[in-house]
Amino acid sequence: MKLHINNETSKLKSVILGVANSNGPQPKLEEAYDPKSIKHIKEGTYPEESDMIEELEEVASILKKHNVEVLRPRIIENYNQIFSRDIGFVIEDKFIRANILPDREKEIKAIDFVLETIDPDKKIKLPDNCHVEGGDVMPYGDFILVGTYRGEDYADYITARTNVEAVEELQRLFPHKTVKSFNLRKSNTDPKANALHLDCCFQPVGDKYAIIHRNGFLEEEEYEWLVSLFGKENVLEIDSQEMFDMNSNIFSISESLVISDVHFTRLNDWLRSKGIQVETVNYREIAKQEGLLRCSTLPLIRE
Ligand SMILES: NC(=O)NCCC[C@H](N)C(=O)O
Repeated sequence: MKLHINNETSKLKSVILGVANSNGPQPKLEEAYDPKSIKHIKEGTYPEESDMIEELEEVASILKKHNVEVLRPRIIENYNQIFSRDIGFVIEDKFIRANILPDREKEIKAIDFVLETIDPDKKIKLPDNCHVEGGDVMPYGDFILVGTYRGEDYADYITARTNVEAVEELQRLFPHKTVKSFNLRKSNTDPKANALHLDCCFQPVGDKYAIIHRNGFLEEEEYEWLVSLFGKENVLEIDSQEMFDMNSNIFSISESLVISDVHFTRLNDWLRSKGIQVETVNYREIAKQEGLLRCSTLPLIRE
């Protein structure tokens, strides 16, 4: 397979979509690794496997309807494999294997049948001290935008998934691109104040637009830099409730077509007003694990 990804919105040809079959029992509180899952475990509203399977199948059928090749991970018994985005990512023609949270490290084995078809020279494994997850990485033309956490207390945050070492290594691997990193707000306990990954508080859409949540960024100037990259008039600012609902985590099939949650009415109206077609799905149950549509997809080829 010849990989090709340079941005978030060019016409999608091939994608890995997560699976919820044999997702395992509800985690114990101490096993959960994001504050939104913790909230739902405590409140007795953790999602049911059958509902999540249904939600993912809706996405699969929309992708297929738009002629996208949809690959699914092999099922590992009793293991959460919904959020394919984080296990690796493609930049240009290279597959970079993520050094993911140890609780999630088995997920990569389930896409070995895809990785085997990629030229070995194009597969990169970062050094072990580089932590990175695909939700934090966004190729954007000459830029690679990367969410990180630079605090000295990095190790205290199970929600901090991409470190400065990984940012530096990405710059070494792609010297012709500018790697721009963003220090993100982290909370292990409050999902409304936790930008788990960059795609939980920001995403480019269409040919010149972006969705953004200001408070997800710890540095005002980095937030301002992003806004000026797109132009203030092209940016939809979402509030903390909308970030919690994961409005920035929709998924682009092309510059003129996205998949979004049916409940995101303000966002969907804004997208349509910009000439972007919106295919809607119900993703409320998967959203309870602090991930949405971008998180459950791993694009391999865009035009
Ligand atoms: N790209 C993403 O934001 N992925 C969501 C991952 C959610 C999962 N509960 C996690 O904490 O790893």
